[in-house]
Amino acid sequence: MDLPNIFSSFTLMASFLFLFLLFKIVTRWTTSKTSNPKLPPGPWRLPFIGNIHQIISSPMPHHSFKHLAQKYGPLMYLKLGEVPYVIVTSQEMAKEVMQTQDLNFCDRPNLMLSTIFSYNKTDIIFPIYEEHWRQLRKICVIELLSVKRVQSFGSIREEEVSDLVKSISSNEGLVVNLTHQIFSMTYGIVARAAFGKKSKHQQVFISLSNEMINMLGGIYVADLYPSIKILQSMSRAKTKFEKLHSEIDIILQDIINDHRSIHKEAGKDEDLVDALIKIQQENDQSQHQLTDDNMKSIIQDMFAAGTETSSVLLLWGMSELVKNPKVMEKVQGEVRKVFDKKGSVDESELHQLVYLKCVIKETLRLHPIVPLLVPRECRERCQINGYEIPAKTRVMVNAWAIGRDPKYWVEAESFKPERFLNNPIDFKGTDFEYIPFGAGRRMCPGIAFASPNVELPLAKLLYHFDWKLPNEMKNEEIDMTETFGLTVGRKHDLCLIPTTRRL
Ligand code: HEM
Repeated sequence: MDLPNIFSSFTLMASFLFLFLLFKIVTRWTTSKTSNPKLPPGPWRLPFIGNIHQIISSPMPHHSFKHLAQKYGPLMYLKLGEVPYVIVTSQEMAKEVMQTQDLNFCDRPNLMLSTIFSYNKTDIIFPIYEEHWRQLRKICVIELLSVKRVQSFGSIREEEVSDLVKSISSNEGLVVNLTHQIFSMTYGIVARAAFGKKSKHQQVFISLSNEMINMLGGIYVADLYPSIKILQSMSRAKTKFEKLHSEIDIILQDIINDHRSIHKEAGKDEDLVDALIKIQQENDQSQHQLTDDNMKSIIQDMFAAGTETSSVLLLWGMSELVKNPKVMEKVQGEVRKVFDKKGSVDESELHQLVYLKCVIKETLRLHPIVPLLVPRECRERCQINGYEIPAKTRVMVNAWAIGRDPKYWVEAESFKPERFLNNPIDFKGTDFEYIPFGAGRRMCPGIAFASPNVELPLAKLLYHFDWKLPNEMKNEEIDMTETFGLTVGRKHDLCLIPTTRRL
């Protein structure tokens, strides 16, 4: 096509788009004048963009939402593009959405990239609440993430964490990039738990998976204007994501085929792919047969939900400990006291590390890795606190703001693990002022899997080494800037200098 042609088709397309948008604005304006439900309070909206301009005033949406909620209250109505949102910012409202009316709020919205990622919403994280999802979630909870299964991966964790310690020891006195080291360890654990022996595709799989996870954390214009279908077809992110997805699909299918061709003794060294193949064979006549696409989507979920979360939590934990040397000293004292007799840290005595568990809980309070939880969608029109919530409204629960609310927490902004000592409050989804794993039917099923992946490496890092910041920096100068994505982690890599204290 020559230049004048391109120009005239572009002008035609732009005029068409303009007229279409004008039509949309006018029809929306008139319908909103006629129907007048009592929506929750919220800031004034601009035509077409709604409240987008107020949200992008900070790079962290959970900060913008907290700021707005201080003015408009714990149940706040926003419009991002053409999509209605309700933002929940109190224990009481969170309980209403995730317990009292959980069934009405347990769908997930239809988003451009998550639909591709989840094999058209047939995984566990992204589908709406229906029978197929219930069956997959049951498999996930009972067969893949049970305490027994997690225990069976004990030797994998021991090996991967010992490799981490060895690698750090060999850099004694030098600056170590803990971000790289910890991410690589967690990926190693999840990859071996999923695929068993090191797969020939492991490194490629990890790098593709990482890229997809980063893209999943983005906000895309097409998701804010779902009625303008052309935005999806024009999206470069979609094209790129489809390519990544098809590459990862080939690798996963190859891994499944490989596993099918090897006959292992029942139960021996069973990894997650073996477990899924077994379930598929046992249920091949059932109405809810597990397809290969289902298996691939479940494995992808384990990577998306299980790697970055644990790594980011460990990194925030180490950052807070460096920033708070008294807490560091106390927790190191506990770990060394428990394991000095043995001379090394293993999983058998982790239950004795009461203070270390409080350190992890406090880290999750200040840094709930998924601060707005995973978005939900309201199935049917309903009422909360006398306000009307229209069907299809997307709901975000600001777990980060609730966890820092001085109404529920003394010295809410300070890192004080002691607050969890002899305190029954827990992250099991019943204390709504503390919900880093969510609550209700869509609550995270991965707590048992995540716990040893965080406790063991943290205990080992604290047992073997003392830590300081490079360049003579003072502890309180540690950079704690966040970056927003699928999870909220440190913006800059955590670089520390280790000194070996126990070999
Ligand atoms: C520190 C670690 C982790 C944190 C903070 C975390 C947090 C969360 C949160 C906040 C949700 C959304 C809950 C809601 O919507 O109410 C979630 C969902 C989920 N998590 Fe985790 N998670 C962690 C580790 C894991 C691990 C290790 C796995 C599996 C290997 C996992 C698997 C899942 C799955 C499958 C879902 C979707 C559940 C559903 O929609 O039904 N998570 N997680």
